[in-house]
Amino acid sequence: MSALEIRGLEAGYGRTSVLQRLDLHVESGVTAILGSSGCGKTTLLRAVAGFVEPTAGTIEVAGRQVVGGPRNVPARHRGIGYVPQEGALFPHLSVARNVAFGLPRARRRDAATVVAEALRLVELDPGLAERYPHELSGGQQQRVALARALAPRPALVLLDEPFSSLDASLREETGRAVVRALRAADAAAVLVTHDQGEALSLADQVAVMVEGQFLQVADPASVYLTPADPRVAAFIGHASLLPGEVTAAGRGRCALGEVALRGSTTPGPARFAVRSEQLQVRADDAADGVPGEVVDVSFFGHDATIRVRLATGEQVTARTPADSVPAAGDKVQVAVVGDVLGFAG
Ligand SMILES: Nc1ncnc2c1ncn2[C@@H]1O[C@H](COP(=O)(O)OP(=O)(O)OP(=O)(O)O)[C@@H](O)[C@H]1O
Repeated sequence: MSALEIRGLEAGYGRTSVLQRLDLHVESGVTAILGSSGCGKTTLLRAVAGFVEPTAGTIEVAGRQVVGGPRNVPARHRGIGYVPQEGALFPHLSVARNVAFGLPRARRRDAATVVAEALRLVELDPGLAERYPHELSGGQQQRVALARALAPRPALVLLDEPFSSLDASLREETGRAVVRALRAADAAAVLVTHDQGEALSLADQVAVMVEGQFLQVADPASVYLTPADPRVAAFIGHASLLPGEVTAAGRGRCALGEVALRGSTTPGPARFAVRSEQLQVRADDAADGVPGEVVDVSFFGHDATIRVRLATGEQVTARTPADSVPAAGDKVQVAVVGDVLGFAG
């Protein structure tokens, strides 16, 4: 029995349609919904949770139809845990009372045991149970929010950008702890994020959403290595998309010169996706590649991304080690390392 089955789901607000006939199958584990701001990720979670009424389609949670039957099942009876953005703990309740909040009446008698078990699952010190949310760090608050969602033992947990307010290192650590807790609780999860690193590192399945539709639903390695659509490549791999032409099997030509190809090899017009780490930028005139001019540089410490305008006017983004970063306005040579992904059309 799958944890979540969505078929032909449509939903929106008034006359604005947001979700466009979505299908999604979540057998178990963590599925990340990855997409840019406004594409419909939160609307999808809200439709599954029961806070947005879909206009078409069906939703089954743990084998039970909750949308599309004679009557939609109300949110509180769907058996779903929900972790909203920034946790949304009740500020006037202690950690223990926050965690026990959603328990059905019958289980409230052993609330202390349930709270202790939920805190153990999310790897929080039981000593924190009597604290109030403002006495916790951001990462601890997120774990309490997950403990609250897990306490009624849902088959499915929905997490809406749960780590967005945390700083980078805490984000990674909290993300891993949350996934461990979900696995220990044997709960499937749908995690909404716009951060591809988070999606690729935490999820078993990644669903890439653009304008209310899934362009690809697959395991993280497939989404990264064999994107089904140029927009998936651009979004996931920070790839630059360039128009070009397939000249022969495995060979193509574009603003970066002659390139070796993977993917579409039918001669004719094509689009090429070149990942930022595939581009080498050198300030040396005699270096291999095509000429360009540096537009801007973002320095990240371990490396930097460099936007370069090529002689043809097209722009590409390269990632370069921190010790060889040119400056905006520098004339450079840009070369491609390895195969470029080709898409027909
Ligand atoms: N209550 C609402 N009424 C009308 N339109 C809405 C409402 N909520 C969201 N929208 C619109 O629906 C679209 C999808 O919004 P949604 O919040 O699902 O996107 P998202 O992918 O979760 O974005 P973000 O990453 O910024 O949270 C957007 O165009 C948004 O403006």
